Amino acid sequence: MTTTAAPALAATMRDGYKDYGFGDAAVRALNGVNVDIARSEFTAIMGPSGSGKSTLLHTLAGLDRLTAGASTIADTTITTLSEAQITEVRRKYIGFVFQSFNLIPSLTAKENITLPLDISGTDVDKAWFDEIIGILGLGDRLTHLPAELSGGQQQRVAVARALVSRPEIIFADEPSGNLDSRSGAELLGFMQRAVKEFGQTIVMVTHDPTAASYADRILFLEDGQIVDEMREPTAERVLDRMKQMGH
Ligand SMILES: Nc1ncnc2c1ncn2[C@@H]1O[C@H](COP(=O)(O)OP(=O)(O)OP(=O)(O)O)[C@@H](O)[C@H]1O
Repeated sequence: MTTTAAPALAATMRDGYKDYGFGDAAVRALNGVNVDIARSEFTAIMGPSGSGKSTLLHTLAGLDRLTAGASTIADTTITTLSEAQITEVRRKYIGFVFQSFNLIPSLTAKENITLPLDISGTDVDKAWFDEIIGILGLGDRLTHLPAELSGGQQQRVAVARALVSRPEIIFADEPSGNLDSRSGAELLGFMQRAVKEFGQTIVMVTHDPTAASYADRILFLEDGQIVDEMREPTAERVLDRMKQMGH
């Protein structure tokens, strides 16, 4: 029997540049970014408003194209692929959690969670589904529509949907941004467990030093460049570092 070695790096970027607009209106949102995202790590991306955090997340995830440079997901260079091929890579390897939940209003919580698998015609791993639902405390909410759930519950459904297919990497943009502090802490605690206990890889953009302190590693962006990183962060150290950046 042959086994395929898992890639050591879930995602990479080499000399990434991203320009928006032309002429006088041109903005360089990424200015020569090199980054390696190790598997089974929780990485947070921080930096002042406009520093390029969302652009970095979107270009790493293949939602937006680099102007120059290259990026990979699970050893696949996505920069040279067609839109259709990038869509396929996203479907196969990536889970997304956005601030706005992006749940389908007419589907129940359970249907929302299994939607990506249903679309790709993949069977749901019942044991894994039950484990996620148990840990996220959604067992008695599965038949509810999103409108019948609290914000925190809706966001947990969005996280369950991202986890259910065991994607190579999950990209999260301010996942706790719309939640009260208790629901946010629960959600971040769960994301941390998914990394530590299940080996999930997560990359998260956040403004919040407390949210970032759940990560294993923080990348600090300033003016489209990675200017620093921190391991085993605490909220206090992150806050101090952000203050040095003028925020
Ligand atoms: N679609 C776009 N068209 C033009 N300029 C853009 C576009 N998207 C982002 N920018 C610009 O690129 C720069 C980086 O934006 P980006 O959204 O990545 O920053 P950010 O760090 O995520 O900001 P915030 O924390 O405020 O969300 C900013 O100057 C922004 O105005």
